[in-house]
Amino acid sequence: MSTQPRGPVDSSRIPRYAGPATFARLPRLDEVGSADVAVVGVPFDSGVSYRPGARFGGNAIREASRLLRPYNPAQDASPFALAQVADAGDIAVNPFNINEAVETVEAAADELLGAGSRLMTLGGDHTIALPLLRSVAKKHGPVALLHFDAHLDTWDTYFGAEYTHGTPFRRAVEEGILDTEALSHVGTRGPLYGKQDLTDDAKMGFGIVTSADVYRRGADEVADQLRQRIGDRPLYISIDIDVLDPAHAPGTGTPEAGGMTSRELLEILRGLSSCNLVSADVVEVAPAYDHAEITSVAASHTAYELTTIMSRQIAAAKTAP
Ligand SMILES: N=C(N)NCCCC(=O)O
Ligand SMILES: [Zn+2]
Ligand SMILES: [Zn+2]
Repeated sequence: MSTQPRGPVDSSRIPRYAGPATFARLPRLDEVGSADVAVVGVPFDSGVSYRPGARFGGNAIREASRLLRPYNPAQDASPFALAQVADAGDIAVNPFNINEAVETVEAAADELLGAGSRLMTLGGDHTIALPLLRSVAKKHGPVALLHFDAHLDTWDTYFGAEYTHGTPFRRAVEEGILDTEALSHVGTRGPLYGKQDLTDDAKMGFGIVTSADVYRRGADEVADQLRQRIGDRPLYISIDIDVLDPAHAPGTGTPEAGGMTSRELLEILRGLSSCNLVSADVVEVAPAYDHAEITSVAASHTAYELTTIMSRQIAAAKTAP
């Protein structure tokens, strides 16, 4: 893009609580025409196994993101000046037909990626990671996956259903859209259905950094290890906000005690700033269970770090010889 990116509304001139919410007070996609990073909401939670409500997650994150500021000191970057980041609104998905919803998300992602954007998706439940990965793999081939979650989400089916929030990554492995040399779960914890869950997961190629590992080894060491595993592969990061402890993210559908702090999550992401992040999602924010926007603030900062990584990559690619 030859012109300067259009950035967020200036919160020192127009109060940050005024006007309709877009992510980080950025322009809408239709206001700028095209975007290097498209922030898109997926109001869908028909794939959940416990508490519903993540369909409201995207808009709660947008509301909480009013407080973000344009310079990110942790990555020494102004993400919205380095690249055009815009809010593409919501994908209108069928709440009564999961298969159709999955197809709709894939088609919408195809359109945005086809127009040259990287995606920063605000969920929605974790079901939506599958169609997003399908779309990303069409563009980049099988991608490395970094999956932050309390849960494995590699279970086979629930009630006979293939597309649920507990099964997207098994489907993705079956479909060959992931680079099985570089698959990691981070932050897992809590009871499973059986030990076989772990055996199956390892067979699919996943490495695991548990929540307790993060606590014991620290964010820097974990980020170093992940970076080495990922190398320069195209990377997709999927963040289920329940990776955070319920103290840091009470507003989610399947909370598990003993989770990471938001500081640990943000620090690990900052440690991945040199990775070729092609798209990302933040899912499972269920505002009805939230208090004082604790969860949606954490999610908005998480999406901000992810957006910063993408913007830095885009700017670096533009200036490369
Ligand atoms: N993806 C999320 N958040 N949860 C999966 C939970 C699967 C279960 O109910 O056993
Ligand atoms: Zn989860
Ligand atoms: Zn999940």
